[in-house]
Amino acid sequence: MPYQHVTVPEGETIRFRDGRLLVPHNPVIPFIEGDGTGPDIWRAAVRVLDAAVNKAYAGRRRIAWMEVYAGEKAFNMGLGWLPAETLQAFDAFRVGIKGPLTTPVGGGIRSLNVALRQELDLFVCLRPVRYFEGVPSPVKKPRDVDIVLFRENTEDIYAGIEWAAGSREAKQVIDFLRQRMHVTKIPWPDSSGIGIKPVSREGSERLIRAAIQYAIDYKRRSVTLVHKGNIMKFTEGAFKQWGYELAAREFREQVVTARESWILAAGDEFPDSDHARISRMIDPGYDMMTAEQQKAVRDEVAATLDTLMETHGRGRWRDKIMIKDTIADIALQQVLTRASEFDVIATLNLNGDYLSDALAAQVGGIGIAPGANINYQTGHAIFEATHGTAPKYANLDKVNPGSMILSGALMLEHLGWKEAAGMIVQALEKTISQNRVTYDFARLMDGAILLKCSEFATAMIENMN
Ligand SMILES: NC(=O)C1=CN([C@@H]2O[C@H](COP(=O)(O)OP(=O)(O)OC[C@H]3O[C@@H](n4cnc5c(N)ncnc54)[C@H](OP(=O)(O)O)[C@@H]3O)[C@@H](O)[C@H]2O)C=CC1
Ligand SMILES: O=C(O)CCC(=O)C(=O)O
Ligand SMILES: [Mg+2]
Repeated sequence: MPYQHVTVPEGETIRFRDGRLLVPHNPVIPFIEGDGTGPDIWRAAVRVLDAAVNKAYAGRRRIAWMEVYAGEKAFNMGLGWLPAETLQAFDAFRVGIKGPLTTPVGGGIRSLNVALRQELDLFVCLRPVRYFEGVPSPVKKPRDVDIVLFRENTEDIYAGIEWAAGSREAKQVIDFLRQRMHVTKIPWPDSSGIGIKPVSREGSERLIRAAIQYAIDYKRRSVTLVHKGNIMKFTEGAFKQWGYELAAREFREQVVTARESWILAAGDEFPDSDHARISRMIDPGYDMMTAEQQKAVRDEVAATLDTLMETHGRGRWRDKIMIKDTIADIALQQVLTRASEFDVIATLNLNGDYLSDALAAQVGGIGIAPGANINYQTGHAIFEATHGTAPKYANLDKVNPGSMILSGALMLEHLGWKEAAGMIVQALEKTISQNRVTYDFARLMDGAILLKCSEFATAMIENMN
């Protein structure tokens, strides 16, 4: 289908074969400028990306940018909020980038950002959070933060299945729950809005599989499943359970779970111990358990020693990727107080949204937090900053373009253009080390040289070598 409002530039299409992207020297890459501060940061970022690609490959590679429309710009052009041809372009050209888009609170349109992820089935929201030298941080050990967040991107409460209090639909669902499902715990049925949280085995598994594969590919130490499974047993609790099962089923050689590691460590240290003794060591409440529960723990110990001693015993479990889990509320504290214990995190949509902004604060804030939405099965990806439109700063040429620029660097990495990506990270660190920063960093630093958004991009380009 030809495009009506999009001009396709001269360039070639990125393709995907046998699980790999085939990237030409002049790929066409669709971009959405974004709302609010989107145009400011996009203008700055695109200069940095072009400069890095040009410099890294001496002009032999070049991105053919193709503007596609969404949000306020599309609406003002009379195209609606998310034109079909925008989705078509991201689908056809496979890899794209976007600025933030506004979502009204409490009514109006649903999130276009979420819609793009769902429509294109970009099931991983990848948000790496690491410290860059010189960045002001509110914590004592920001260097301990090197966490790669895998956030499920297509289900959970973000599926948008909700009805307003007092609506006919909310009433129907509440009546169904009370009359047919015998639910008694809706204290104010007449004034309750209703939201539904779907979490599937398939959706959880593909996210967790991608996180573990990433940990293997990038030689990371652990994958932590963050969930609120103590309260939401059949959604968040199931996510955890499916994660452990998947790890053992598909990655047995490469992983060890936290519990297995305790059993193997005990088995290594006390090879002649009986299973009850090891059970007491790994489960301090063992003596208070029922006979049936005790037997289950002893069986687990026996099975782990039987099946894993050969491959994972005698300390070999230490070289495996540790699969562990943490409940979401304490995870939010521990990423602050014990950041070095977290490496790759896999979590559901809402937890991941909260965690990514909280983590960003430790390494300088949301102005420098990149992200990507990826379908690893098809190679489709849209890169975007973690932050939103920051509308109060729109058109002031003020905000930090760092998140957008680093999202672009992530995109270059995804394309395999690692030299250009590396050049961007190095230029960012050099610029910050010269105390040349935008307002968000300047207000936390002594002796900062305050730069506008566009000036920060120019400084980065000067610092590229
Ligand atoms: N993926 C997306 O497109 C996203 C879109 N949104 C949407 O954005 C809109 C605004 O959301 P809001 O909750 O205000 O969150 P924002 O992330 O837009 O802004 C919150 C605050 O974060 C700081 N900030 C944001 N971007 C930057 C930057 N580039 N440089 C420096 N500081 C920055 C500013 O802090 P300070 O005031 O301290 O200077 C700003 O006031 C909403 O409609 C929301 O739905 C939100 C998140 C993601
Ligand atoms: O879509 C939105 O408006 C907000 C999304 C968001 O906060 C996020 O993806 O981090
Ligand atoms: Mg968010």
